[in-house]
Amino acid sequence: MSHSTRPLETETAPPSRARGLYPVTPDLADTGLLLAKVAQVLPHATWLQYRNKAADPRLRRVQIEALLPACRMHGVPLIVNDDWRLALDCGADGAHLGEDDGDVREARTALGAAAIIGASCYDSLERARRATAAGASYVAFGAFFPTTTKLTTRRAGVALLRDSAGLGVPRVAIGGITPDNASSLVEAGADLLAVVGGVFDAPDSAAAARAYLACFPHPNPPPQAGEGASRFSA
Ligand SMILES: Cc1ncc(COP(=O)(O)OP(=O)(O)O)c(N)n1
Ligand SMILES: Cc1nc(C(=O)O)sc1CCOP(=O)(O)O
Ligand SMILES: [Mg+2]
Repeated sequence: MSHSTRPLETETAPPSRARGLYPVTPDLADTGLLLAKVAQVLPHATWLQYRNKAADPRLRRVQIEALLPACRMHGVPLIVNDDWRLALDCGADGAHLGEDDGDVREARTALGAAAIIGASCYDSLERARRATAAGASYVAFGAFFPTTTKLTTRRAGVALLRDSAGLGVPRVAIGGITPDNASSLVEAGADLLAVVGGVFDAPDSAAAARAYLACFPHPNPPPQAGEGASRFSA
């Protein structure tokens, strides 16, 4: 049986205090394979984003409905990329919106106060301020490093993470993040690391997920009396 290695405070914490690993799914047509890969990382994930840029609307719905029970079992919120209406229809926990994906305020009104709504802010602190004011639960900056997962045109730097400390919502870093370069982002203030390839292309996705979590200082408190040490070990 696998044990959660998530930073403990995220297991019950509201989105405003979330931190840890935020895996983002790869473009897989095979729903069984997607589920098998996701199952490896859920014990280590704070949130999961369903992102499949190659799927049609029908397959997206099928895949979200397949992922939801697994996410529920692990207590991991499922956030749908691009489409807050699909998230609402499927009963997912939130939506991630980029610059072409609609209005954060409208999504908040439709999904309600408890939904996790993320906004892509690329390299822009001003965009992050506007998204937060419109009701975003978190903001995402990127791409921090070169990536082959997506054609990116903007590059974020660690100064943006430092400068955005006062926003009052978690800051997600994305783009080419590996266990080797992640520490610099966490040290600069990234609360969550959003990762596609570094997790899902790894030969052992669970081990890769643990390697990301090791970049967070004090990821878990020491074991309490009567609790197995393995629950807390990365
Ligand atoms: C956590 C997170 N950050 C950024 C993105 C990118 O969103 P967007 O710019 O809309 O690009 P696509 O992912 O839709 O290609 C994201 N999905 N998740
Ligand atoms: C989906 C996405 N958005 C980005 C942004 O900069 O907004 S970079 C990116 C791809 C992230 O994949 P990987 O972890 O494999 O680099
Ligand atoms: Mg998008």
